[in-house]
Amino acid sequence: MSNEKKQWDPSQLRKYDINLEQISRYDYNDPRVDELMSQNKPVIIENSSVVASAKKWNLDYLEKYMGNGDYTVFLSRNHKFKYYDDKKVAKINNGDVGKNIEFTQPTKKVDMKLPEFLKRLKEWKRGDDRLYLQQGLNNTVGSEIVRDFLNFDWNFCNSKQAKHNWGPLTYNLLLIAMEGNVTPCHYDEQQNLFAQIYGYKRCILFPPSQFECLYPYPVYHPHDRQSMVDFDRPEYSKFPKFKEAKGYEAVVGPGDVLYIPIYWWHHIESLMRGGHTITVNFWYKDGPSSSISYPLRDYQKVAIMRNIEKMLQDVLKDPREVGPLLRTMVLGRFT
Ligand SMILES: CCC[C@@H](CC(=O)O)C(=O)C(=O)O
Ligand SMILES: [Zn+2]
Repeated sequence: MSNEKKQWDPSQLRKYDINLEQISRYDYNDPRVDELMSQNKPVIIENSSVVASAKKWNLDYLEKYMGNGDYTVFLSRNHKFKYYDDKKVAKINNGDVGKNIEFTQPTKKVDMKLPEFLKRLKEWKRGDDRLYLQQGLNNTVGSEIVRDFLNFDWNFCNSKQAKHNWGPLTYNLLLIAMEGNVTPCHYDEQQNLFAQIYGYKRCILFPPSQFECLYPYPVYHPHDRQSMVDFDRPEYSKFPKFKEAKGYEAVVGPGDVLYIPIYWWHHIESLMRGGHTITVNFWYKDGPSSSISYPLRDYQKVAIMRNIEKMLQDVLKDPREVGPLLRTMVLGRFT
């Protein structure tokens, strides 16, 4: 660490028993950034101006200029904010996926005006629901925020999108988290430039090839794409290969941009005792693959497994029949 004051302390990181190595950090114009991105590998891009115009985004500024829109806020009884797909919850509730399949939502999704969110954040005390604002940036925000948004370094983002053959930008999500909040390990089917604006977040990533160590929920499940392993209390009897997981980690701070490649697993936590954090992410669809080359890449195999699961779920209807059919198909036959 250079002689500048260290901004965080390892005691602020949650303790996990996972084999981790550091994610590389390079200056935004270092050619190694594109080298890693072209191999679908994560990298921290330093000193870019991607969100430089948002450096002034503190809570007072946001309260003043974010407008009067309703924002999506998740409430959790603990530090985890595990994502669930509302559409898949509905399918379970109207019996589309077999009989008596239970699902309890781990968090509550509410609409909140920003002043109310900020008030609850400031007045939070132990025992209260934790809060996490996760809102797509849209035209309900005030003109100052629009101006700051337009002043993001879009040339940089567009150049990465073009150079690495990404599809269109789908979302910029504004994330305002309480200290200690955790988004548990999951993967997304989009490329992601994860731009940290305020505070520090610890990111733990695993390549798509570690699919068998991270035990994702079945595709029909509302927690599709999320790992079934609770990093705080891993059940090694149920998930023995989690012991073999080998990940990459980094702590991102203001101005850092972490490239999270499509299909890469990531667990993200706002440092404990580090105050609130503010992030804007840039999600891009993947681009059309010009030509298929063999052997297939690890993330392509994940996409194939997802399609097989979806097809089997559609024809078998009851998810409890998918496992036995796959076991019959494989055991003893494909060694
Ligand atoms: C809604 C999830 C946001 C983020 C996780 C986090 O910063 O807590 C993430 O997973 C992503 O950007 O893909
Ligand atoms: Zn994600």
